[in-house]
Amino acid sequence: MNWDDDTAEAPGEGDRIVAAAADGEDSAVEAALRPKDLGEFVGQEKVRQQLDLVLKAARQRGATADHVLLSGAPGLGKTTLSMIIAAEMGAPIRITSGPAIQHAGDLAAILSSLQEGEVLFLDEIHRMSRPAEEMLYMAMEDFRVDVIVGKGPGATAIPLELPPFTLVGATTRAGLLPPPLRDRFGFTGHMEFYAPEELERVVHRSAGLLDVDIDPAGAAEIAGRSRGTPRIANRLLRRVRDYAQVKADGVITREVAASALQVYEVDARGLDRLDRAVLEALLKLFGGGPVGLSTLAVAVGEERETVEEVAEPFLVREGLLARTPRGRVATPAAWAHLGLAAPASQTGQQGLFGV
Ligand SMILES: Nc1ncnc2c1ncn2[C@@H]1O[C@H](COP(=O)(O)OP(=O)(O)OP(=O)(O)O)[C@@H](O)[C@H]1O
Repeated sequence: MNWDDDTAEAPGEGDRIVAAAADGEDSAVEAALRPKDLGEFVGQEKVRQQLDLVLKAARQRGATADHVLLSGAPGLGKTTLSMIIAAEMGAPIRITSGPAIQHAGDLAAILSSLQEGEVLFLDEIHRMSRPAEEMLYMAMEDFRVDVIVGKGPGATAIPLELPPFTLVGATTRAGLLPPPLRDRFGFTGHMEFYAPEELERVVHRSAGLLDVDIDPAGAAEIAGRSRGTPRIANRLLRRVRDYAQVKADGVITREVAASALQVYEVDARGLDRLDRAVLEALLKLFGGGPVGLSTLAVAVGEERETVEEVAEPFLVREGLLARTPRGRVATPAAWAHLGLAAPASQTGQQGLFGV
């Protein structure tokens, strides 16, 4: 399991400063940092333009917007975008999640209390129970549900009309959804990881809202270490702000940001202590691999799952580690990142990368 298979937190993920999932502190601060309209929403040009058209067209027709499916890794702005959809449509929003809806009755209760035009945000939609999912098909298509009353042969279905509403579903991977559910969305937007320049804009914007003094080089330094994810950029900014306040004169420059993030063990590329431990073991103990996952996990003193689900996805995405049929292999970029010279035998393993 990794972020794109499921969103349940992996062991060891929760306390990391570079975790993409929200922690308690994030939840409290995020409300203040969320962009309120599409104009303020940084990056994701394609999704933003397409969504802008969908919403404008619905508004011109005086209709409720089509159902929207948003897919992408945690922390890229799916919840934020759902709130923007509601704001742009001038509609209220109700927020719930797949794991919270275990029975069809839970969903019926929510659907039957929606107002006309309301936006229903269903996070982690792929984790809803099967009966609830089937009820949702009919609700999305016909704005109707059948509420089953009673059990066994005496059970009867009572049809219930619903007001038109817009469902915004969020998932870490659209491919996890059954096709009948996927097909009922009028618009699907895939959220990409953010480019460093985009994250710089996110950092500048958040610094303004938090009343933090930051120069462009300081923002670039934080952005470069944020793993393509606005939630991480905002979290690193808060930690750097603390450091700037206590150790410097409160202004975030490149030097202040770099020193602060060194304290938190986040390196220039966004790797943390665990990521680096995995890479160092792979390079220094096993000559760059190939080495089996279990052996690598023992070498770094972590659970197999922690290495596989917490450290590896980002290392693979960054092109530092490859998963091959023979085991884990370091890429030439991994040697370069740790400032080590790749042994001659490594050059012969080039063909393994990307297998
Ligand atoms: N495009 C953006 N521009 C500015 N800030 C953003 C953007 N996207 C996300 N953020 C900020 O990042 C934080 C996380 O965003 P959000 O909660 O919407 O992510 P998410 O994809 O719903 O994550 P999860 O899947 O974990 O719920 C928020 O504080 C939000 O302000």
